[in-house]
Amino acid sequence: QFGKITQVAHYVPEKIVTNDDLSTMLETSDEWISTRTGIRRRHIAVNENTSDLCIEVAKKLLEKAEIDPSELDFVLVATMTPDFATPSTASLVQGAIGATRALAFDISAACSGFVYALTVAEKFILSGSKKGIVIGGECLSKIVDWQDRTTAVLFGDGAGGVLLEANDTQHILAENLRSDGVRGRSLTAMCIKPQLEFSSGFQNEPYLKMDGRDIFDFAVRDVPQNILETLERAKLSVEEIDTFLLHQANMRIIDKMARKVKAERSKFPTNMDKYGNTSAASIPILLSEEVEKGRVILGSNQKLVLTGFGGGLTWGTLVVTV
Ligand SMILES: O=C(O)C1CCN(c2ccc(-c3cc(CO)ccc3Cl)cn2)CC1
Repeated sequence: QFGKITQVAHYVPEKIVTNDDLSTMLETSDEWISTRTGIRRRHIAVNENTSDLCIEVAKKLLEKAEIDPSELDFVLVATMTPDFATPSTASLVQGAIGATRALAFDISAACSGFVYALTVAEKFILSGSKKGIVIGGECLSKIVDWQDRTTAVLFGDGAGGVLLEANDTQHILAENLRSDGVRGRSLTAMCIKPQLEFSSGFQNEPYLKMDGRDIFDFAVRDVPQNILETLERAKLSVEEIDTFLLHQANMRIIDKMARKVKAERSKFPTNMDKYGNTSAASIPILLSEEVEKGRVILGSNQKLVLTGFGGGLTWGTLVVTV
């Protein structure tokens, strides 16, 4: 059997930080941030960690699907900001919701994490599992250097996820996941280096660091081609896709990608204005909002493209019918 998305949910922390709020603590402005990125505000966790955001999503999925947690075979969390290296954030979610039968582990693929995790999740269904949850969740605010205006203005916290269930019909029509570790150091976070000879000297670099130019150019150059290749694998034309759900990193990148794949711009919903870049959470939050707005209808057989791109470097596209 194949994996089918049967429920969606998202959760963002309550506190909203606007561009104007940031301009009181950084040499930046609402004008610069909104024109260069499309971001106007972001949600920032206060006394909540990544597992807390993911637990809220998991609870919403169980509630909306009216299923008991013991029915779940797996809990996967895509995150680059786990609460701990161990226990995994997925394991914390599994314990908190009482999914006593579920295996649980995190997937580290930065902003491609959700499409990577969805693909991995389906492997469990293809080999006999029946039901599980796949969540993208981040508290990027805990690793952002709030003195660095080139990155501090870009990121936000949040989580989104789906319930994936076994179905006799194929719903993930094509996958195309890529990685290029040669360029990996263009976006780094939570660097833990070996201690020098038994010194307690702090070798670690917790902050997210990014070569914005490198990543921007990578996104515009490599991702459109990945989308077109995946559509070929699915034997679908661009026109047959109802909605393109791309990682919400930057408005200008979305504009460029729509032009490069020659698809109508109106098929590329965006919400980075409200949430900033939430890395692995951005695609599931966007999907959940599109369902909430009735623009994506579960069970309608609509064709979606889900595309992530970012740290690793990683990038990847799934063509999915819902
Ligand atoms: O000067 C300008 O206009 C700047 C130029 C640099 N910008 C960038 C650069 C890279 C990203 C980015 C980040 C990730 C990490 O999740 C993934 C994917 C992308 Cl494309 C976002 N913004 C902001 C505006």
